[in-house]
Amino acid sequence: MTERKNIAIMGAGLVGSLLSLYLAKRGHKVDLYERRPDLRKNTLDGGRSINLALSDRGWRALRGIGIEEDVRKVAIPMHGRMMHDEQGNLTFQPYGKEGQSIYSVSRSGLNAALMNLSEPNPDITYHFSRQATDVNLRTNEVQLLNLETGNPENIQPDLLFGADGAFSVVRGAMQKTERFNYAQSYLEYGYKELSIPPTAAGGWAIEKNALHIWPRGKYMMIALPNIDGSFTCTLFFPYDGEQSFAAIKNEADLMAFFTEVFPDAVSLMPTLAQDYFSNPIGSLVTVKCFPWSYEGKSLLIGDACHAVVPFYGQGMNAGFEDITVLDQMLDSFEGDDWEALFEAFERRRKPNADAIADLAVMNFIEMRDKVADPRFLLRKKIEARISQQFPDKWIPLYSMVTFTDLPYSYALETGQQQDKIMKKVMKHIQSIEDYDKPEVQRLLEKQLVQKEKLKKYNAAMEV
Ligand SMILES: Cc1cc2nc3c(=O)[nH]c(=O)nc-3n(C[C@H](O)[C@H](O)[C@H](O)COP(=O)(O)OP(=O)(O)OC[C@H]3O[C@@H](n4cnc5c(N)ncnc54)[C@H](O)[C@@H]3O)c2cc1C
Ligand SMILES: NC(=O)C1=CN([C@@H]2O[C@H](COP(=O)(O)OP(=O)(O)OC[C@H]3O[C@@H](n4cnc5c(N)ncnc54)[C@H](OP(=O)(O)O)[C@@H]3O)[C@@H](O)[C@H]2O)C=CC1
Ligand SMILES: Nc1ccccc1C(=O)C[C@H](N)C(=O)O
Repeated sequence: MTERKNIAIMGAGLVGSLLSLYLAKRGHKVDLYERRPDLRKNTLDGGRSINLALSDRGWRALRGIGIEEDVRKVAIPMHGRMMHDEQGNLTFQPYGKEGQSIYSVSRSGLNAALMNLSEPNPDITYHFSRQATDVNLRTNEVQLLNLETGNPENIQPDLLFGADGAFSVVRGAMQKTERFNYAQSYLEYGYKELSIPPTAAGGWAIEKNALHIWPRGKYMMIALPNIDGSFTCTLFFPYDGEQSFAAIKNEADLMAFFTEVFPDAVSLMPTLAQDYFSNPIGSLVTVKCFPWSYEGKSLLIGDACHAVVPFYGQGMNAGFEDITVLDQMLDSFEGDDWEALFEAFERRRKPNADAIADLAVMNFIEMRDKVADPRFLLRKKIEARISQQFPDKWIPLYSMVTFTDLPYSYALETGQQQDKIMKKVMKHIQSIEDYDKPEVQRLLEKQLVQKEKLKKYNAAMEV
């Protein structure tokens, strides 16, 4: 057991709130400082990012503090993608094998559940309406603004965790230190949240157990189900251009556009104009930085050190996995060398954070464009057959990311090798039946042997 520390976490979002439970479990005293008021007392969601897709990495972290079962009760399984074309025709693509799903959960519901878990714990204290405004990394002093009184406050914890999201103030302080690498990159797209209400009977107006996609090449809309029967839709759309946020100036423009490109959705969206003109446009940014810690006194975690665009549905899952990994490292941590611990943590996580950032950008093109292509869907079916036939040699990229805890960097690299094989295989495929052709089987066996050899070679080089 290491010495009990006074720990401050900036940001009581999903990652900060979960982290507090893990740290308190190890006997530390934890104070969380959150810019927003207590969301449990506020029924408004702020109109942004209302639900999230939770998958295996996230579930694992929730299991670690015993909240998995409670969350499952309010999580809606989405077994696959449901594509809507411009005529309203539907195509379904499963995410994985039978029984593998991603889960739609309410962001505020999950955040509140994590907060409630700490209620009986005397070692965890939430301080709401406290905005971190500046951090002195050398002394670990944090300046806060009490947004209720308008007064400044000061704290000086033993350890400081920056879980303050994509626009982190703690990271901002690190950016001013020497040799700190930082890169941010915005997409030319923004997002706007819209909604499909429950039916009059209180049910779901479209298939409940799917993630709906209206792929339109350069842009798309998606919808995730909520437990009250509604769907939260998100339009991912260019800021500028012929079809863009800038081009939709009034209700007539909006209705004409939606009726033309999302005809089956528009009839289910009675509050479309109101939602569209009152909800903000969110920006989409990737943040990469290094290091994530400063002199063993402060550490960034979650979006604060690796904000990714949302297209893989992995941002929160990756942040939760940070906690699982840190907790594993704390298992064998003795003494007081937090600097060594933080450095080992950031070295281990950084390649994986970079990989999921890149995978997320790639998945945008898949979702908005490729899923509308019958050949792409055929390729997915063929890949599922390969994985079925060679389960120990082939896990599809999407499954590695979503349904395993294999490192994201391994998934990305293996996915690239598999992509090359698939391109060769698909030259012989016109229909799913072609999978059994002898030349396809021969090609696959040859390619899989080569892939195994490459894997062994790479493993040997790493030793
Ligand atoms: C549209 C959209 C859809 C998404 N969908 C998914 C999904 O399906 N699955 C998934 O896994 N991920 C998804 N994500 C990503 C996910 O939202 C983030 O990865 C996740 O919220 C990160 O958690 P966090 O706790 O690190 O940061 P946040 O959730 O941003 O929490 C940071 C907290 O810090 C507080 N804060 C900020 N600045 C300060 C300050 N100066 N002082 C004090 N407090 C501060 C904020 O108020 C906030 O409560 C999505 C993101 C977006 C934008
Ligand atoms: N990777 C990505 O593309 C994105 C990731 N996210 C993640 O999801 C979390 C929750 O989302 P949400 O509830 O919508 O968070 P918010 O939109 O409320 O953003 C949280 C904070 O970030 C500030 N902010 C928002 N956009 C920008 C910007 N473009 N440049 C600088 N500061 C900005 C907001 O400032 P103000 O109060 O002035 O608006 C606010 O202080 C975010 O905190 C973030 O971690 C969110 C959006 C995009
Ligand atoms: N939650 C999201 C939010 C925004 C955009 C995509 C998602 C997804 O989850 C996509 C899903 N993983 C998919 O590949 O179909």
